[in-house]
Amino acid sequence: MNAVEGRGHLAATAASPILEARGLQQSYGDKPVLRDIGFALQPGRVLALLGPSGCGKTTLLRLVAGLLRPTGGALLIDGRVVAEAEGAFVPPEGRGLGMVFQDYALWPHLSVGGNVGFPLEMRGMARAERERRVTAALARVGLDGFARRKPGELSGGQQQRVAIARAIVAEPRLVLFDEPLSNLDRELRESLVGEIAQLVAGLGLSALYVTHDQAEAFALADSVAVMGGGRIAQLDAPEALVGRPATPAVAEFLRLGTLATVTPRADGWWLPGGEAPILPRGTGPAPDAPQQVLIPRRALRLVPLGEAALRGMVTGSLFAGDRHAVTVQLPGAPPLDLRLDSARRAAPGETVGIAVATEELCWFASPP
Ligand SMILES: Nc1ncnc2c1ncn2[C@@H]1O[C@H](COP(=O)(O)OP(=O)(O)OP(=O)(O)O)[C@@H](O)[C@H]1O
Repeated sequence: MNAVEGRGHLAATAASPILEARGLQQSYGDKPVLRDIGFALQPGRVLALLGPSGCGKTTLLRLVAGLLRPTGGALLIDGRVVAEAEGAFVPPEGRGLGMVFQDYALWPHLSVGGNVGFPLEMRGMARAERERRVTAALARVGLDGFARRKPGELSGGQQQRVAIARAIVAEPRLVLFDEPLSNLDRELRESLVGEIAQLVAGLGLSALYVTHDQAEAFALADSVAVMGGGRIAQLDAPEALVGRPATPAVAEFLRLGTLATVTPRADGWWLPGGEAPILPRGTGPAPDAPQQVLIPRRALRLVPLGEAALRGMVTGSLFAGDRHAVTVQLPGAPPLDLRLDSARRAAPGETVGIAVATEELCWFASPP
């Protein structure tokens, strides 16, 4: 099992996990969607589930929420088994969770205050205490004075803030976020992601955050589970995912650079049909068989031809605000596109030299 460890924290303490999945499986009919999912989320940490559409992230979140019963394995919240294939099953309202959905899921006929106070009303909390908590929760999300408005009078970003206030009003120990920002435009997403991070840290919440947006996951989460094919391909801190992707599939999904299959020869590693070694001798593992290697963008830089380890032709140069994202094609069969960042614009068709920081390369043990 992977232990979820926090960025900037010491390794997980002896505290029992707030959420734990043990060998969790889910099939729809005879179609397996989640296979052998295991993780443990420590209190006060944020775990993001990141993966392409259809990889099973929402299904996993629904299992945690209690909207589905697993077909195998077990789920524990705060040390208590809340779901197994046969046996325990605690319904959603018994799990003490807050939830934030992509579509806000606000009741249009209720006021903002009525929406936020709803979970407290369900618990039979007295009106005065309810109002005090609703006011505090709205203040937390920057919506003081909005209690009497109707959701339809608010912008998308404000509606999502209302949904967040509703998720935290009952002071849950674990909050589930299901792609909460995907209906908002980029600028708003960027500001809300920072606000959610502050809120979660300020309240000491634990959170499970589903997204297909890498930047969101990296900005918010202590640990990120990259999912693929119904499994967790890698669970790590964002920096570790970028620095040491576990598989070529993870590197590819995170768009960390160029994956190449290289073959060892006496003078170095060669691309199929290459004109010269792509990497010098002595780089990488003992050269006895073809290997897959990730050449991250950060490992490459444009240099004068005389100093270059590689040379190729510029096929694209896009200005990205603070840098040019340059694509250079190396000759080979098939040719290989290298992507790198450059301070200067490169002209398509230009022959350029590239230096490689070989210590930044990631070699994969698995055969290509
Ligand atoms: N109720 C269902 N019945 C049958 N198959 C389902 C059901 N719900 C989801 N699936 C299938 O399970 C797989 C995983 O779906 P899930 O929604 O969990 O993926 P996801 O990673 O959240 O994708 P997205 O980002 O598009 O929401 C998909 O192939 C989907 O078609």
